[in-house]
Amino acid sequence: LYVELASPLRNLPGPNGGSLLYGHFRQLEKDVDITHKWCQEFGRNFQVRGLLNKRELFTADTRALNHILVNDSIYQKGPIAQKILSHFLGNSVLVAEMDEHKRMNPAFGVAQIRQLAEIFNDKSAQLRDIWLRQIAAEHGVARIDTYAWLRKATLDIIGQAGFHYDFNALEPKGEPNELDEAITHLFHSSAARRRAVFRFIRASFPLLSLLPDPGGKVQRDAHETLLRVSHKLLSDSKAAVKASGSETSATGRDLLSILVKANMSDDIPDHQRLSDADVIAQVPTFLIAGHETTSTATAWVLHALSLHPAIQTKLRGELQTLRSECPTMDELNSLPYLEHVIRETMRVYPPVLFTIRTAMTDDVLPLSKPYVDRTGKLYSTISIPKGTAMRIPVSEVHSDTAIWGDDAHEFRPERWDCVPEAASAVPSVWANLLTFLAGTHNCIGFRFSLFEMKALLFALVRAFEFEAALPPGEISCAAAPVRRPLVRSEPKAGSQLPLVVRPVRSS
Ligand code: HEM
Repeated sequence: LYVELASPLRNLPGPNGGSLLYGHFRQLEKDVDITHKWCQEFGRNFQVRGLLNKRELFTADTRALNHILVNDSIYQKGPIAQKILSHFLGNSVLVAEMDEHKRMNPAFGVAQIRQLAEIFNDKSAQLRDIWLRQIAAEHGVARIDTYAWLRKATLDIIGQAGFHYDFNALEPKGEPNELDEAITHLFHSSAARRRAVFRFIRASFPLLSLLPDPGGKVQRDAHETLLRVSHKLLSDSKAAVKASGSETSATGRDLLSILVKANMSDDIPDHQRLSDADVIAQVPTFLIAGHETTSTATAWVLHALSLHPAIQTKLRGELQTLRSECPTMDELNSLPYLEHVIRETMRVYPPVLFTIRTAMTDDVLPLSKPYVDRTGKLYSTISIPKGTAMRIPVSEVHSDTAIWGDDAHEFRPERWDCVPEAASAVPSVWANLLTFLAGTHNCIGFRFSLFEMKALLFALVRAFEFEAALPPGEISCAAAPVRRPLVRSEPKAGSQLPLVVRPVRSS
């Protein structure tokens, strides 16, 4: 009660209410536009209530965000998030607070990602051929749930490119895939999300740790499957690396093999060497971090193209200038309009809407613009007490008219011909956007993901025309954790993006 009454954040503006148990968590989870509405009402800095009605700071001030992301010893993912994640992921790069990128970098360098072209192109072509067959069977035009298919394609890609593993999601062979099922049980099902809320509450009250882990046998079985498959992948990878010895052998191109190879090398200092357990922890990490994010991002590109036929035609024209059927990373990167369409999609439809950091010590946040508190006083900084959680709102920064201009809400790839100067204040690792975050814990897979998206778009947009299948406004999205597309009138159907797809008509 004392902490609550004495909090320096108590006079910050913000929405009232919020339940004792959930705070504003449910509103934030259900209504993707709510933070935008609150930003309009309270400005760039306000307070919201998280789970257990804990006060959280929401800031879309770019100077404050820079401070948070640069000072990673103060602002961390927080003990509760770490406790929950490490339960399943062990010492994953997602959990560790030290600079794990140094130990992961061998797998994510430009040269390593460049070698994945064959996998990206083959899987993209496989998806294109499946759609061509479906369209032919439906006499020239089909309504396709593009999101469901992109999910399968990106699962196959991360399986192959991540650890030389076949999910066979695009063209299943026999039984459902056990690793896919285990990951779904542990992280993606609605039961998994309810369990995460329970674990959050349990981690907040040490006494509750006496309660058994929720989920019982199904969960334990899924965890065992995850560990068993990951161990097998590691031992296969070690054996293949030893057998081949060559850096460019087909078996050695996946992220896991590159990590294993780097680990076996004498050149690597001991403190940067990963243990077997560390390497195994990256299997579910790459799957969780790299699968749905990329399929969601690619689906939003197709959605945007379906709403903007002229942009779609212009992009197709550019893609058709490449002679190759299997473009390299450098060839795809040489296409400026493709890059601009992807940037604009990642600005308007960022797959990760927000992330959270917790202050590990007291601190003072600098602001680029002062704010007025509830009592009418003006402040140019915000005092942050230790333990405060804060939201880093990707979407709000991307739609800030003070940065992007009055047309910030429009989808206009041409804006990237001349990036507004104000955008240089956005902390970023790519394209003046927060899409892949910034600072020590930026997205290590961003090059992988961009190349993968480009290969998918190259195969699909050259082959097909995409039209909206539903009236404008019918496509909405889930707010957390990934902004997946939904059909407004079919909330129970889960994530989907139906589009009318037909082969490209020659003009
Ligand atoms: C469009 C696709 C993607 C988006 C939008 C995305 C976004 C992000 C964001 C916002 C973070 C920071 C999360 C936080 O610190 O709270 C992150 C971290 C991470 N991402 Fe991605 N990501 C994408 C694709 C990928 C891919 C393909 C991989 C791997 C193959 C990957 C691996 C990771 C990992 C390992 C981290 C943790 C890094 C760390 O904490 O140091 N991501 N990603």
